[in-house]
Amino acid sequence: MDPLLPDVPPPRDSSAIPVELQITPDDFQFLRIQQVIFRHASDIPETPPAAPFSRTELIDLLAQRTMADEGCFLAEKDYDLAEFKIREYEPSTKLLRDLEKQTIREMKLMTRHTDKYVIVRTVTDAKRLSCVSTIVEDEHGACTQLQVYNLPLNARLDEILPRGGIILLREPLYTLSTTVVPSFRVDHLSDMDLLDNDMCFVPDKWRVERVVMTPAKYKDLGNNAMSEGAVKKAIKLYSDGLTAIDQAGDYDAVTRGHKFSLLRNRCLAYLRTGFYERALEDADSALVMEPEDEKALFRKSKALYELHCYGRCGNTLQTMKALFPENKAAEALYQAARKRMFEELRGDYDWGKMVELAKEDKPSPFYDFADYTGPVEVRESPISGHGVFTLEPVKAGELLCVCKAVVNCRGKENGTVVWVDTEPDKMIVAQSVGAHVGAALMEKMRKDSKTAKQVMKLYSRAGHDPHAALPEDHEGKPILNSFLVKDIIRTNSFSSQSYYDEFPETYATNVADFTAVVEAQNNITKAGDPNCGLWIYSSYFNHSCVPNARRSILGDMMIVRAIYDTSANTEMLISYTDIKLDYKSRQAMFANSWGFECKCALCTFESAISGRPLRKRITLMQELDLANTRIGSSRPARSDLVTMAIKIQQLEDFFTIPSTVVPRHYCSSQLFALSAYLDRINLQAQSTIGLEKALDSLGVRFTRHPGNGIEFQNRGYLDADTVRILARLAATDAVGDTAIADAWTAATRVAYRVVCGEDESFDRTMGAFIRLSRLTYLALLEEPTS
Ligand SMILES: C[S@@+](CC[C@H](N)C(=O)[O-])C[C@H]1O[C@@H](n2cnc3c(N)ncnc32)[C@H](O)[C@@H]1O
Repeated sequence: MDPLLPDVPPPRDSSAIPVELQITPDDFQFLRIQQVIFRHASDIPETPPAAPFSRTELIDLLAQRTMADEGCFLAEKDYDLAEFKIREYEPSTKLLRDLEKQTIREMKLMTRHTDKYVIVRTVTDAKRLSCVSTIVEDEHGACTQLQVYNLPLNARLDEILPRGGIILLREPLYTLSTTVVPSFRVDHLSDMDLLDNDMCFVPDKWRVERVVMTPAKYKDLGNNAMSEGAVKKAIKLYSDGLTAIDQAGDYDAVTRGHKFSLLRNRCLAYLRTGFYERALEDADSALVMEPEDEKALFRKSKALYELHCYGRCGNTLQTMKALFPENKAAEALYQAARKRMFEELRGDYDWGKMVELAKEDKPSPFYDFADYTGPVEVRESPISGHGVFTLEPVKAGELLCVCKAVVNCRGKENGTVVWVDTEPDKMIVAQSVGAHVGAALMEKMRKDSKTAKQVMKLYSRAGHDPHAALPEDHEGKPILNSFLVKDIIRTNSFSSQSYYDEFPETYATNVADFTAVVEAQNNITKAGDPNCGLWIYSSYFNHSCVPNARRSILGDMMIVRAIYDTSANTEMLISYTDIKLDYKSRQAMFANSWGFECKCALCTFESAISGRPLRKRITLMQELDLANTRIGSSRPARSDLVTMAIKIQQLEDFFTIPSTVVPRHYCSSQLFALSAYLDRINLQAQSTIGLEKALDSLGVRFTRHPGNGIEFQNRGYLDADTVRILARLAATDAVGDTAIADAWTAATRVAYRVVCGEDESFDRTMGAFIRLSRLTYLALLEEPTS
């Protein structure tokens, strides 16, 4: 997960990578207990302690427990979640009839009770700390704790674990909690069911008589529940009504009418809870009975829209518009579906709107945009597993894909997590963002089987079979292995900010000294918590430190564009990390977080430099960094600049590969700085040469045609540095030759599009900055030199 301390703003688009923590001696003691619990199971008695906690003690312990007790305060920082690595286990997939009933007294500690089930009743309200805990009893009065992991933050605990609720636990894991209380531990939510208290296998002493009601009564009670916002309860009542009708067999016209209403109303309830596939099924069943019903048609369209089936949604709405031309909601949804189809088919987005939403840091539902896949497809990759390949030649800046996040947790929903891996001889304690992404994703997957299947096809370090069929529970919901889903997230998630201002200097009013402007941007605090999310299509891109594609984030949307003009059948590679990090740091990150060694052209080149040449290279870089610090905002001496130029050239000489193949980012940034210093001492012609050389280091090759613009033989590597260099040339090069200035501006726009994901904002940001810089530059040229 993310390499960020919680109080450090994240670099844009950094993938989620954990950072190891320095823990205090107290923390260490706490973690030793976990080590005993999770790894040295043989040290723990097999049965609960001789004097197990009484019901009152269990209730008191839970009431008093804090987040810190559960490990959420480590290394003097508070976390939203503590995850202790435990031995992974599979979710139960067996039928209940194949399992044997057991009681709490029969439970063995540190044991998964395969082929068994228990039925318990909660005796307290559920409490959420690092996980959700409650105290339960069995029919014989024995008490213990129940801990449920991976419940999403928005879960209604009073509906999932209500006080007095009867719970069935399949193949339960009985273990010690992090606070050393004997507990049932549920990691896979399908291992736990809340039972109706009139079900046949509820213990006699808890079972109540089934109350048989009329379909009309079920419907009325369901409608009441809906109006009180108890949607889950409403779904249950509508479903019971439908079951009662089906069990009664033949029905008359009145009952038929009730069946229709129950289906149509349950469809609405499913829409409200995000079970869109089920909503669609109910709408379709209702429409078989009444093909021209206005509400059923609209609900079907809504379900199709939410399932991103925009074509079918549009068709249903066309039928509806013909039947009910006055229905304004249908017209609005039809127009929205049309827009989504254009986005899906042509990549035709309202980028301005996307930028505005992202700047306002709107939550997920506001990003109502479709996915787009450009001239690329997923194929087997010679690098690793699958990758994304071009189907035809693509141009630099061309859109490869736009993906909406499956989940994208923001702020508190995202949260920081401390990961503790208490292996016997090592203790890894790491922190990152994305505490609740796993739970949010699993909730989405349980509701939407298409998403569940797409996620399970992604790569995991566990090496699961992506083609294996996903098992389903008795309600048809997918059975998810929470450990595997979290592994998939760790390998494929990205962290970002909703909006990240790449070029804050464009808001500067004084653009005379361009190094000062560039430096000013470093002082602008990038506000906002990092987000952490999962995007399906983007997850198929493999990594390179010399990427030919780049991702950007606008709110919930991930945009990937080509960096270079690229031929057909080329694998498009993005960078998983900051490619300006040194070789060793990059490789350590790849090894720890993704489990691979990068063998791209840059890594191959850098891995070959060692010994004296490596030391010389590092010394040169350190000397150049020092020179920059010394010059700062002062007027540099010419001799200093000559020395700088020589050192940059010496660094360039290390490269045996042309910059068109491996861009020289460090050299380019030094040349950019040098050119600014030359500008500062009024050596404008030399400054322009510096900018040209800075471009050359990024692989840009061009020829000027005075009066006719610029011919680019190679557009080079396009990133934020390229944008800045091109923008400076657009403002200062070939004064009076508008064709050349316009060509530089057009090239800046392409690079800006790659970096920001869009260029609709260009004219009012970087474009305006170029125009202002040009005016300032002309004014400076006209000033008599002192
Ligand atoms: C986000 S997935 C990329 C898609 C993946 N190749 C697939 O088959 O779905 C990340 C994983 O791909 C592999 N990978 C990505 N870039 C790689 C590279 N340059 N060299 C080796 N393996 C790489 C690693 O196993 C990494 O954990």
